[in-house]
Amino acid sequence: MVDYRTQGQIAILEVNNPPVNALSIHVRKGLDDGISRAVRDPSVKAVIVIGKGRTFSSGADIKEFNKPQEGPRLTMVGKKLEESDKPVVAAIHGTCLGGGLEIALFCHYRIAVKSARVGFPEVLLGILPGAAGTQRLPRVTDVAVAMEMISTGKHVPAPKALEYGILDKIVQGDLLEEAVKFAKSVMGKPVQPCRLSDQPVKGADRLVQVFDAAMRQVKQRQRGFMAPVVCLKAVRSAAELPYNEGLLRENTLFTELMSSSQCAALRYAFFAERAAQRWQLPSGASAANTKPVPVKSTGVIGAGTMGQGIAICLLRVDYPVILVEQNQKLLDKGVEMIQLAFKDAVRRKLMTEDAMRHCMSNISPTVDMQQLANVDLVIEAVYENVALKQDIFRKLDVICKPSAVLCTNTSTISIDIIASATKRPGSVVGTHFFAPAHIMRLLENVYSKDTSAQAVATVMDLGKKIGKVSVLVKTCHGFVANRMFHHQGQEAALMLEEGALPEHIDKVMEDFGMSIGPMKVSDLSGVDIGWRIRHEVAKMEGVELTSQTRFFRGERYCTLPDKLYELGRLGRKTGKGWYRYEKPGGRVAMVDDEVTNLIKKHSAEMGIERRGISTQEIQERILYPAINEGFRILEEGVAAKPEDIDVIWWYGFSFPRYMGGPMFHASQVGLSKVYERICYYHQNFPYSSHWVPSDLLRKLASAPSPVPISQWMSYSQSKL
Ligand SMILES: CC/C=C\C/C=C/C(=O)SCCNC(=O)CCNC(=O)[C@H](O)C(C)(C)COP(=O)(O)OP(=O)(O)OC[C@H]1O[C@@H](n2cnc3c(N)ncnc32)[C@H](O)[C@@H]1OP(=O)(O)O
Repeated sequence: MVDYRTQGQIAILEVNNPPVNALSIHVRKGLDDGISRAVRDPSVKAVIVIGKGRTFSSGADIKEFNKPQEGPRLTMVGKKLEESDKPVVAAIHGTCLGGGLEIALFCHYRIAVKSARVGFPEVLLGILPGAAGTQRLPRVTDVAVAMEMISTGKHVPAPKALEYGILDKIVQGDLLEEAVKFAKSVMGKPVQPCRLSDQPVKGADRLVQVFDAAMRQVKQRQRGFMAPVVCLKAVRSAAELPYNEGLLRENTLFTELMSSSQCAALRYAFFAERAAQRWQLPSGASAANTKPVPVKSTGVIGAGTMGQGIAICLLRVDYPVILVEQNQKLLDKGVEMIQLAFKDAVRRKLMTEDAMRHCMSNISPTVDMQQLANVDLVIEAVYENVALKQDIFRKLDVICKPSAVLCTNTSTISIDIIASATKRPGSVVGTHFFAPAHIMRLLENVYSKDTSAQAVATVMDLGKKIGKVSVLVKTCHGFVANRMFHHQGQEAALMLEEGALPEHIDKVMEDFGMSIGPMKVSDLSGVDIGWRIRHEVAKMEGVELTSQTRFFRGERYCTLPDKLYELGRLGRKTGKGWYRYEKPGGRVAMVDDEVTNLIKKHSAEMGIERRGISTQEIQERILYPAINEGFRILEEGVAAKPEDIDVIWWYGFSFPRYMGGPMFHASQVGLSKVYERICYYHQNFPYSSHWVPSDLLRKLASAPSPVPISQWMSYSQSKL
């Protein structure tokens, strides 16, 4: 785990714990033994700590977090490194994160290659750098920088870290050779000035202003999230207390965070996100055994909002894009909007002018679909209409080369239906982007009964390349995201006609932790989207939805969203939806009397006596139908595991990661309690099928003892 060797008068401690040199018990032990041996050996005059493989160290081993601490603690190992009278040099490449950076800060010197990154991402796991990081970072760099780094978890590139004083030197060429040269240059020099524990905190005279400003920012940007607040308090204590007392304070705060439910949720999230990448099809084909089709050229059909966003995603990572629209006017508009989005990115310094020009030169706009003949992958992004999409896929089947992967950005229509328009259903796959497509991180990839493993591998790989978090699901109407979200929308509308107002529902859900409430989400995505989907489904079933409709498909139906649509209140884009906005496309949601009156009038017309709806009821009626649907989705194999559903909710709907996602939240509340409340609502609202409790939920809720979320699927199979 730590290889010890000497090169002349230098001892080299090489951490060797693939894949990312996590500081597991054997690594801590190896470092502890290594430094003792180097100190004891009179022939050794300097020590180098370096990482083998792709990285210096990714920090403490997160898998050990739930277990009792064994072996030497990181702070004890660090103390030994610092107390050595022989200079200790950390030689950094790859990432130097968390406990890894703490080890480096215990060393007397830090050198790195230019591509290295350092950081304290602990906050993203709901904890703080608890091996003296909060006490030592503000002793090597300004306290404001330390507060920013520790409370955001951002990685800092080596050149910036050099500027901050975290690194002593950036080296070129072979890292070990450079480290040896560096160690020789400091050999024999006193190490005392390099022991951070003896240094004062930098910028301590500005502590109060810096702390107040950082705290304001954290509370505004990360509402409800404990760890950043506690991180700031810990760094503050570095400036207020002597080093050893600061360490004790850090330890107290660390222990508090480590035992919190937010930390448990974030640890779960860390592994869930990685597990989602390990996709597997029922055939057994998987990420591990399937190669993607090489993609060099792409096509996007539809230059509307979604098509523009998708094209931007592809252009940003250097894919040439053939952008197809049905007429020149729409095409020109689409290209203009793409250009505007890039200009905005330049203005916000997210890209250079040159990069923008390069991206724009990679678009080939056309109204001729035949131009797609040679693309490797095409994404259809026209509006949600079965006949239109089938028509496009029929044409693609004729036009595209046999190896092309044919993707559809449908958000609800079953991929089986779209693929059936082609003679190559194996090449057809869903790539469901979330609006705005160039900003939202989620890519819900959807396989049909015929989709080939290679097509799946290709879109999962594409997701990674364009910087998305991809989750693979099986086709059905609405897939995972919209199928679950749909019930929230339905239940929210029903609560509106019973007595709630949009701002009440949003406030409750925002207080719960959602970054924006469901009514604001509806305004953001567009009131017309839901309208189109509902009416498309009704049309397919030969039903006409009118303002008098009270039941649809045997279910209680609320016409309020349709009434909003008919008023042209389509959401943010029209400056009016469930709220009023300062302008079309505006962001500031204001309560609108017109909506309040519309809702009250609607209740009266329906003969419903409005009542006060409690916070608990709003929360449960928004969350539990989605959770119940999540269990059905698992039952049907639409999602392979609960973790996949939760990943979809963080990245698709900004569900607070520190609450773990709806399925994790259910596991925390207790499945028997969730089940009991769903049964209660089912009794009270018998005409809403989303309250019919899922079988899987019932089974898990009646288990003799709570089944951990990681075992839900195996437990349910064992009970079949
Ligand atoms: C007792 C505590 C005392 C002191 C406080 C110190 C606390 C800490 O140090 S907490 C840990 C802080 N570090 C992190 O949060 C870093 C987490 N890792 C990452 O951000 C990334 O993994 C990476 C940037 C280091 C590499 O990214 P990438 O190249 O994309 O690889 P993966 O993310 O897929 O990771 C590969 C593989 O390694 C596992 N892994 C990564 N980091 C850790 C870790 N710190 N502990 C345990 N395992 C880790 C990751 O799960 C992947 O494994 P699988 O392929 O099996 O999923």
